[in-house]
Amino acid sequence: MLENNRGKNTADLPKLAAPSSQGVIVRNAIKSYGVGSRRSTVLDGLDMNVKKGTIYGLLGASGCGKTTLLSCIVGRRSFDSGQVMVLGGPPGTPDSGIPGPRVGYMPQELALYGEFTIKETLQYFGRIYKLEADFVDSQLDFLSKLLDLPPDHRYVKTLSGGQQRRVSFAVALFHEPELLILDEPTVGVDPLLRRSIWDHLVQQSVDHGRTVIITTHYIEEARQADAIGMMRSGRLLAEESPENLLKNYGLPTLEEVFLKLCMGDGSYKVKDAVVNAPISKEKSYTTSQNRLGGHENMAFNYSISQGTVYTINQSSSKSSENIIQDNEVISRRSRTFKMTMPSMHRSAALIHKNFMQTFRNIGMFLFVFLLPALQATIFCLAIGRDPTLLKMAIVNDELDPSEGRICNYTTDCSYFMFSCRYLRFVNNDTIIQVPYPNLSSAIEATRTGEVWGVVHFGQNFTDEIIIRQSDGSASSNETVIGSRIGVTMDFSNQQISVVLQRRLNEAFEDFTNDILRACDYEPTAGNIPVTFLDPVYGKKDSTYTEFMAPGMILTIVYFIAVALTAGVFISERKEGLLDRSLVAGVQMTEVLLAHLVNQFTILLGQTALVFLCMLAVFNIPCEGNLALAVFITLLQGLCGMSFGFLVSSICDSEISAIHLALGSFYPTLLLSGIIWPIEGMTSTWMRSLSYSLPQTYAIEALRSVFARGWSAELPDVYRGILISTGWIFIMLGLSLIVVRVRKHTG
Ligand SMILES: Nc1ncnc2c1ncn2[C@@H]1O[C@H](COP(=O)(O)OP(=O)(O)OP(=O)(O)O)[C@@H](O)[C@H]1O
Repeated sequence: MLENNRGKNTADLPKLAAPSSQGVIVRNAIKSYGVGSRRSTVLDGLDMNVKKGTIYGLLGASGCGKTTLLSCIVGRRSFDSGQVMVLGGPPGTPDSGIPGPRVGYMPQELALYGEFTIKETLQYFGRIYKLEADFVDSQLDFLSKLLDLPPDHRYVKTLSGGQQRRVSFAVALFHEPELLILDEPTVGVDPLLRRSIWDHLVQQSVDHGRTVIITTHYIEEARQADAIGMMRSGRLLAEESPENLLKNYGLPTLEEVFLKLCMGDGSYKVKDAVVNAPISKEKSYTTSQNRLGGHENMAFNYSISQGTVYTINQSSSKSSENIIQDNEVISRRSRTFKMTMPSMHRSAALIHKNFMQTFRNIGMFLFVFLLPALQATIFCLAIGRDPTLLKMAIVNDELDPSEGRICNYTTDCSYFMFSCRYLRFVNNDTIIQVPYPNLSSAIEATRTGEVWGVVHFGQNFTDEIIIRQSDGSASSNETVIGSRIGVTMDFSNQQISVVLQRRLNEAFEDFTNDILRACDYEPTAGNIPVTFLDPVYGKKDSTYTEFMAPGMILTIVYFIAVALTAGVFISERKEGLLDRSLVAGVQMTEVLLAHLVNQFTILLGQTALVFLCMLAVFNIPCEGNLALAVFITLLQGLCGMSFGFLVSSICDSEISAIHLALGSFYPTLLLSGIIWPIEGMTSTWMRSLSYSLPQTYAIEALRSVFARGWSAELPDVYRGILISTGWIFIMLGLSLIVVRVRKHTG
């Protein structure tokens, strides 16, 4: 019976087994995967007893839930309900020391980093466990011989499947843990080696009192185990020593015993099968406690940090045994949510590993490192410059066809061939003038895309301009039409037409200034009265490149950071390295911290190159404090990293991470005011949406530093800094929550 003796003194309770003498005990474990109609129960009220210092063989058909059970024992997953005690405490509590160095875990998947050598792999885990380098080296020598490992300079990715599994096995063994949890360690291993592995395990349990839980498909090799749990459909059909199993069933092999148990499951009750009489399904297995030196009515009690004390009495019925109150299950779960301070040595080990990973593939590293500067260069070269060499048809009816349409003009104060004098000021870099004999052929050329438009002068253009000037507001419509420079354009390309309009207007202003100056008038007297004086901030002729530059810098840095981090958890999870590291005692906060340090170091270099490129090479002006601009950019880089972490914690595959990261790219680009001012968004909700994005305020802040030279005391700037910082914490926090929730939902 399990009693909740919360608040009682443990000394008052009978102690039949001290917590430290316990190996692993599982009670009424229930675990399901999926939701709704897809929900399937994998562990169905499973009980398990593993005595300390013994080998426990967990046998069962593929898919019966062995791996699930082991992952709950090592604390990587949680049962939906039920209890587990490992080395005297529930996993995840200081009592059990699990996850941590007390356990050696060999998962079914490789769970090693392919780019590491065998030696580097062991050294990595050595650093995690804070082991002396000499000890790691001596263990490597010993295990290399025991497991017949290839030379330790070989990369894991170049090893055969069997060799990789042996390295994985060595990683589980080398720090000499109290509890070894081995998920099919002998797969792909030849019989001789399999035998020496088993001999080693027996020696570990007999000589050193180590506890081993091992799953295997080679049922007969489990004969060397002290106890065997035969598992089917999420329950143990039998839990007994191999000798007793063979004796009780009167069969020569464990395989046959297992077959018989399976065939009898549901129709025969296992215990009855043993004693040849039917019993109830709930108690359809025998326990091995007697053989393992335990007590038939074994009870164990343990205290948890909050002072709750339980007593479990195994002789009681399962239903009473599992009266562990929901609130206790919840309290245990909440304990695993507890944040602890990152450890220095584990963080250092992870940072070391990340840097090794980063620099191992130097070609790829250089590409990623230089990519932001490359993008910045492409941006500066491709965006924001005025289009050049645009063809415009010129139809000048002022020219005399009989004189070969030669365009002569004067530069003095003479009223002669104004059309030609005007065309002199049309910028040749922007506009290529293509003479056409008449308006209709020029318009046809515009229609067919040969030219962007037509500039037309009437036959009496100069005369009509003079009349218009002298008549002023009394000018006739005929004079107005005759004195105009008629421009018929292809307006289909907004940017090109804006440039053409601007250039043609500027040319007219230059033309009038020129004549007025030649005639000793005030040159600007002919300009329109609206006059733009010296700007408070910025330049009158600032380019679109300069407008976009702050947004581009932040976008480049933000998204390169997203790209760098969006896959980190996924690849670590895929390789299984993350799981293995977590079982070794690494915490998610440490994993996150190590990646942050790693990526942030790279980000520092990338940001420096982007600024160098934009400011020094392409002369984008930065009026404000450069350090402040760099600081805002780095914050956005961190923001991108945090978003990347969130993506990689949410997604299961690289493909879905890419979809999510790419999916966020355009909305961010379009809504954050990078390409177009937010003031151009007419709807209020659109603006609110824009300001709710992580980049919008930061871009405004950087633009203010760049163009206005503002400092961090001004709201536009400090708002950007504060909001970026807030986003970093929100996204990092969410990543940790998602990782932990995923762990609990399996
Ligand atoms: N994350 C998951 N989500 C949904 N179903 C899962 C998940 N992990 C395992 N399962 C399912 O749970 C069942 C038990 O899986 P588990 O890996 O525990 O079996 P196993 O006994 O270790 O099998 P094997 O011997 O083949 O490794 C299987 O049907 C499996 O498909």
